[in-house]
Amino acid sequence: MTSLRTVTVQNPSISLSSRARLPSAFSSSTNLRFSPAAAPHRRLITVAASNKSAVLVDERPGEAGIAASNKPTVLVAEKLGQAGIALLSKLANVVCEYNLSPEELCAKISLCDALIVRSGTKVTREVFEASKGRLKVVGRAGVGIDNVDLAAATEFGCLVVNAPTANTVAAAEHGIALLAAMARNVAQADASIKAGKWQRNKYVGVSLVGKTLAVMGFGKVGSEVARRAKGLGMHVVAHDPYAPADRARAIGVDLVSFEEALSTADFISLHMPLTPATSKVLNDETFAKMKKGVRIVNVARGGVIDEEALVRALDSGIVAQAALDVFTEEPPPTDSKLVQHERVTVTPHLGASTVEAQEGVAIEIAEAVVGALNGELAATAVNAPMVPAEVLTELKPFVELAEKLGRLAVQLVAGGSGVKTVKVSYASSRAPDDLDTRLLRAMITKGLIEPISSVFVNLVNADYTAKQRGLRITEERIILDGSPENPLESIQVQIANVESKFASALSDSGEIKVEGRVKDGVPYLSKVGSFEVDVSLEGSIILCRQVDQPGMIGKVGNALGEENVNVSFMTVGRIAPRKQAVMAIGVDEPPSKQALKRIGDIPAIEEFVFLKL
Ligand SMILES: NC(=O)C1=CN([C@@H]2O[C@H](COP(=O)(O)OP(=O)(O)OC[C@H]3O[C@@H](n4cnc5c(N)ncnc54)[C@H](O)[C@@H]3O)[C@@H](O)[C@H]2O)C=CC1
Ligand SMILES: O=C(O)C(=O)COP(=O)(O)O
Repeated sequence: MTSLRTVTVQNPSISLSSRARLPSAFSSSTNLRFSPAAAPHRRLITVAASNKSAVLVDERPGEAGIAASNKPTVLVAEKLGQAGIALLSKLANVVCEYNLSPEELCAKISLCDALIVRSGTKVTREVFEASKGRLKVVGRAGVGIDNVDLAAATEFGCLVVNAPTANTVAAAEHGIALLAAMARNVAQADASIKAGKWQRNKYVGVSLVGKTLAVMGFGKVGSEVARRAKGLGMHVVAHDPYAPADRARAIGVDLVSFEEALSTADFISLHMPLTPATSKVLNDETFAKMKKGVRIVNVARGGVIDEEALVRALDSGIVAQAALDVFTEEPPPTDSKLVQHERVTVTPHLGASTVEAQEGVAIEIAEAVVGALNGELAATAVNAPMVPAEVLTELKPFVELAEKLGRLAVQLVAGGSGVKTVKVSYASSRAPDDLDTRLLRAMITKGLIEPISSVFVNLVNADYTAKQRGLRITEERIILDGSPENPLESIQVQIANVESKFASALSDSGEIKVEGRVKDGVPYLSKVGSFEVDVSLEGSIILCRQVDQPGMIGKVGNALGEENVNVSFMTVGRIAPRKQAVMAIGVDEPPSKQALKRIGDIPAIEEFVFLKL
């Protein structure tokens, strides 16, 4: 006997901008694909029947430089290493066009399935709008994604991937290069000697050994900078609200508060991303808390410093020197006081610009973009929940079931609209934290929304789209005793506060209720309202409520047969013999109005509904 326990999860929230990383075991072998749906050039994450890649079909007319072909088109808008171009070319029509104006980019983007940029291209909301839904993936060939409008990408269901690892060392080495060059006035002395001078007294520097370096942002680059600075004999502290203490301990770095970092540092090196929280984090107020004569290195983003405040801090002597690779506006204005300042050393955003890093980044981003175009969930996705490959493989049939249950449930709503409150119950023997339902929820959302609207829904935009439409989906876990081998026994979708066009789909408490399970890898409908059924979820379904009596199957079968509708299966679920029953009939093609009328005319049929899967 199966015993039931219930755990309710209200308002599940996942951050679509979560940057959680997949375990390295994430492989590209998943069968979850972007497949055609709302429009031929559109792909949704769904389950492909085979492993064949779901390549994109460009059915639009060509434009100069972007030829129409049946390969996906990838626009490479900034210089990318040759190895990356070669990888992309195996799958796609690759168009390299650099230095496009925002208008030119918008003009071309509706012909592109993917766009690859570095930090020099702003991928704005206008770009996503101009793509008219065709752009499915933006690849950022580097780490910082502050030049991509992630909210707009998510709204448009466009996946954003980056290349987070290949330029780490290059950026760290550049940070160390700037640190040493600044301390010893290398750039200024070089310019002076080239101007015919020999100023040995003017360019006396300061030593690094024994000085305190505060690393702000102890992520990949920050920790590599810290490691190298330790090697130079510096005392290194780090500030990072999210960094694990054991990582810092392993390198011999003290994690300290923001205030402590500012007040103790002789040198400050910035390595946090540019976000609303880090924007202008160094400003008049924070400069005032620093040790007089502090030296600052910025290889992160110009926007984390209030540049006007930095000029004031340099002039007042709080900041002795600064070395900057990045600027709020790139390139900075030629008359920028900061750039022209005698005690400021500058480079034109060269942190990632080594031969090695650029080859690595090109391969990393090309692999991510090719994977995304093939419909795989990218390991470096920035705006989609991460689901490891092994979980995807296991959930695959349930993903299909989830979408179909959503589709069935919404088609049972009278008028189709007004769906606001949906409860999903997952019955499983697994522990609650051993079942990742985000993908299932996204697919139920897709099933609920797509049949009644023109929007398309995928894993990227499912939660956003539900929220926009005021659709509240709560999830409930029903924990079964038994073997946790199968991830799920059943999924139940209930829609509350609506009328149904098929009254038998209502549960005793008045919600539309459908339940399904997976048998031999195939999704089945197992319950409608209070009626048990057993219907493979393929093709389309007619549900009829009838008075249980001999001959009904024959009558309905005849009506359909005479209208040339091929029946794939029929099952009957009944409350008791000769009482009410629900017959589920699978049909290969949609029946004509005439065929449906003939079913309705059978006297014992009390109600019926045709549902497309
Ligand atoms: N100049 C260049 O060419 C390059 C610049 N970068 C910049 O460096 C940044 C860091 O790159 P990675 O280390 O690879 O990224 P990462 O994601 O590994 O590390 C960023 C770290 O900053 C921390 N952080 C977030 N908010 C913070 C805050 N308010 N205060 C302190 N720390 C905070 C995070 O917890 C994380 O540990 C990138 O976002 C990018 O903007 C990266 C590569 C090259
Ligand atoms: O990876 C990053 O965040 C960088 O800043 C590197 O930028 P880039 O690709 O060299 O324009």
